[in-house]
Order: sequence, then structure tokens, then C-alpha cells
Amino acid sequence: MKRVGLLGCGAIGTEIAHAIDSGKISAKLTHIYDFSKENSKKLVDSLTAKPIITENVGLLAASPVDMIIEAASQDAVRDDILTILQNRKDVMIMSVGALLDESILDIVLDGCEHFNKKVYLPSGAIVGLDGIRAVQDELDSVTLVTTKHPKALKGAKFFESYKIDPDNITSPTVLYQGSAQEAVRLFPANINVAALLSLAGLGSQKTQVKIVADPKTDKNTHEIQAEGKFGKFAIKVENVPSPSNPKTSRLATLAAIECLKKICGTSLNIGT
Ligand SMILES: NC(=O)C1=CN([C@@H]2O[C@H](COP(=O)(O)OP(=O)(O)OC[C@H]3O[C@@H](n4cnc5c(N)ncnc54)[C@H](OP(=O)(O)O)[C@@H]3O)[C@@H](O)[C@H]2O)C=CC1
Ligand SMILES: O=C([O-])CC(=O)C(=O)O
Repeated sequence: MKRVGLLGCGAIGTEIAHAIDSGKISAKLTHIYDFSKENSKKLVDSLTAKPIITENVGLLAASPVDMIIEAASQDAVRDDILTILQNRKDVMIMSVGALLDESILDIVLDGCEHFNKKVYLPSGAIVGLDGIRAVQDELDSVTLVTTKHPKALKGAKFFESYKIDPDNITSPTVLYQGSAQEAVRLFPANINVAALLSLAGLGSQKTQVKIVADPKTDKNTHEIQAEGKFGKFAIKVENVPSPSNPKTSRLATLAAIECLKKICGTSLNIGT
């Protein structure tokens, strides 16, 4: 049975830990780390099989686990991915936006090759990545329109440079239109899905993103349109937000759990 370490004990990490604890995933959660000691302790208290809380990420990386699940932040990927790979652990990454920085992607790819390790990127809060991957050589355009409630976008770097107060948005407002590359920088906790689309398809400059703040929505909606020599497709996902983090959709957590089930060998491999 795989031994798992968890980096990040927030909305996604907590649900994954519970899925392991309940036996839904055939794995053992043995070590966890989070900046927030309170989050780590709360998680341990809620689990039957109690993992060890490590004092820092270095100790998590060095702990006797087979893989580490990152469910923390893009900064965590930037700062810690090399240490994790150097400690010869496979990694599942949720904060995929960090990989649109080419130097980080190079570290990941070189690290995987050098240490013979694997990095898994679950499909997160979108569906259709199988299709994007299949047609990647025939794509002319990929666009993503993401609509969330302003409270789900609050705290994004975007608001430091653009003088818009999310609390004062009273009608649907386009906040951002441009490349996926810039979108993940300005909204690091909101649009990792754009990084997934970029990596699977046309890359981060050609993948176009629009972010809309809609005070009347209670969903995190992602609309994907892809066109090319193969034809075209459009996908709309209307996600229920996680109760503990409105930025994050429930589907992202469920996709991570499904990905982990597959890695741990407990489910059929269905789809591409
Ligand atoms: N791929 C996808 O489709 C999706 C990806 N995500 C991404 O997944 C990640 C986890 O999401 P979610 O669980 O909702 O986030 P939460 O904010 O609920 O939880 C993240 C936890 O990790 C902690 N943390 C952040 N950075 C670090 C670090 N460098 N080292 C240790 N702990 C850290 C946070 O502590 P503190 O609060 O003190 O910073 C917090 O307790 C986020 O980056 C999110 O953007 C989310 C949805 C979809
Ligand atoms: O969960 C979502 O709807 C999308 C999200 O936050 C992300 O991609 O970072």
C-alpha cells in the first residue's frame, strides 16, 4: 500500500485525507505539513489513522513516504518541488499554475528524469483535457471563460494593480482577458485550470483566458472552446464551490481523489 505525505491541509488536502482515512483510496497517509499549524491539527483530530505533523517541508520531503500530494499554493510548488523530487518522491500537483514558469517546469521535468520519479497533474476543476490532448497537434485556438462570485476572486494579486474593489462589483464584470500565462500570475488561487489547458494544448501564450466576476452566481463556471483542423468542441462546467474555500470547486477535489485512486491501483483506467 502506498504511503502518502500531504503538503497543504486546506479544502482539497482535508478531503483527500478523509478519502484515504475512509478506505476510499487504498493508501496510508503518514505525514502532513501546512504553514497553518491550526489546519494541520484540525485535520489530524478529524482522522482515525493519525498522520505525523512535520515541523517543515524539508522533513515532509524526507519522510518515509512514496509520494507527496501538493494541495497548498503555487509558491509551494516553486519553493519545494525540487526538494521533494531530490528526496525521491513522486508528486501530485494541484497548484499547476506554477508550471507555466518555464524554469519551474524545467526543474520538474529534469527532476523526474534524473530521480526517475513521476509527477501527476489531475484534471482539477475542468473536464475535457483528454480531448485537448488528443487534438493538440491540430489545435488553432483554445479559450477559457471562467466566471466566479467576486468573493471567490478576492485576495488575488490582480486587485493590487487594478483599482477594483471586489466588494463593490454589482453586475457581471470582465476583470481579465489575455494569456493563460498572465492569468495564473494575477489569479494564482483561481485559474490553475488555465495551466492544465495550456500544458495539454497550445501552451500558455496562445491559450486565451477571460475571467468574469458575477455577484449573482453561486457556481465556479469554466467554459472551454477548442477549434482546429479536427473540428471544434465546447465544454461548460458549472461547479459547486467547496464549502471551506469558495475559490476551489468540489470537482477539483473529486478529480484529485480519482487521480489518486488510479495511482494507488484501485480503479479501472477509463478514458485516455
Ligand atoms: N488544479 C486545479 O484545477 C485546482 C487547483 N487548486 C489549487 O490547489 C491548491 C489547494 O487548494 P485549496 O485546498 O482549496 O486551498 P486552501 O487555501 O483551502 O488550502 C491550502 C493550505 O495550504 C497552506 N499553504 C499554502 N502555501 C503553503 C506552503 N508553501 N507550505 C505549506 N503550506 C502552505 C495554506 O496555509 P495558509 O492559508 O496559511 O497560507 C492552507 O492551509 C491551491 O493552490 C489552489 O489554487 C484549486 C482548485 C482547482
Ligand atoms: O476550482 C476551480 O474552479 C478552479 C480553480 O480554483 C483553479 O483552477 O485554481
